[in-house]
Amino acid sequence: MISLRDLTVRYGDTVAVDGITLDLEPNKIYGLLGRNGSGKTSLLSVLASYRRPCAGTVTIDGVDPFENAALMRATAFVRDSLDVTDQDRIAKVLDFAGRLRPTWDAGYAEHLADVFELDRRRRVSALSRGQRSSLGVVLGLAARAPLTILDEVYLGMDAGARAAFYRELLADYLAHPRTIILSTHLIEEVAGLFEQVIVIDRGRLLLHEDTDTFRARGVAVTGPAAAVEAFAAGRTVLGEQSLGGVRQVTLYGALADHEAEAARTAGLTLAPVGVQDLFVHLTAVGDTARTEALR
Ligand SMILES: Nc1ncnc2c1ncn2[C@@H]1O[C@H](COP(=O)(O)OP(=O)(O)OP(=O)(O)O)[C@@H](O)[C@H]1O
Repeated sequence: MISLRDLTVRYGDTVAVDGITLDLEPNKIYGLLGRNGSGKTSLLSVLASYRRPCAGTVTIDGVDPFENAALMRATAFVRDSLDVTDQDRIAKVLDFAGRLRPTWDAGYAEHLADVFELDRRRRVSALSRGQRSSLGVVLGLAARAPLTILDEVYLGMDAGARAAFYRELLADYLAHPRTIILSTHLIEEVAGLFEQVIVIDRGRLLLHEDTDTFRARGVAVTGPAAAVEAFAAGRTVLGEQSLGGVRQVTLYGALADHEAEAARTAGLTLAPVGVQDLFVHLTAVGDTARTEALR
């Protein structure tokens, strides 16, 4: 179990992580969602022992991971900068990763390098943006680390490479369950992988729950304008749009069975809201009042 208690990260006057308390059960895939600058990388850096919190604690199975060699070896943190030597060839980078990590699977690393068509003779400095990201995915997945943190690893990867990444991640996770935290802005693409969703906003925890529970927070109601408005009255409306006489509102809050039945009887259509749409609504740009109300 990973436990964060009142975790705070500051850079001078900037509060990047603002007193987050969170428990992560082992062997699940977590989606960490937050708008730009919301504190995701800062939070993940502390989790991976790359940075000490300014206040609060992190423990992994009751132990502080900071400068704990065994726990650090058991954590793979892949981020934009990759933390490899640019002049090294891919073969050397993979070899080095294997020496560092007891759980490294060299055969799987070779398989992944083939999947992403990485030429082991190329130097890291010669890789394109997408190829660098693919190398990050190889390092992150072949590490088979009990705690695997992938912080926006897809940057520059084309749609085919990203699809291969999601496929490989899911297959390897099913064969070798471990705790995986994915931070991403391509939410809808990856949402199918998340078992739990963590949303942070301006450094604070907005919510942490099962993805199914999260999805049930929103419902899109479509139908004749008057009927939709009558149904939406008194509920929290996250968004609305109209086309001719047809109106659609996105409502916040799960509907009870009898409410859903009443909506259908009134000629309304109910549809789930995508994780990304819900996230966008919940963390609406410039709408501090809304996110505060949801805390
Ligand atoms: N090294 C640093 N020095 C000063 N401020 C920093 C530093 N790193 C991050 N910040 C600030 O801390 C806040 C959180 O940044 P962080 O990178 O953790 O957010 P993020 O959610 O990962 O953002 P993004 O989605 O844009 O990558 C931002 O206001 C950012 O400007």
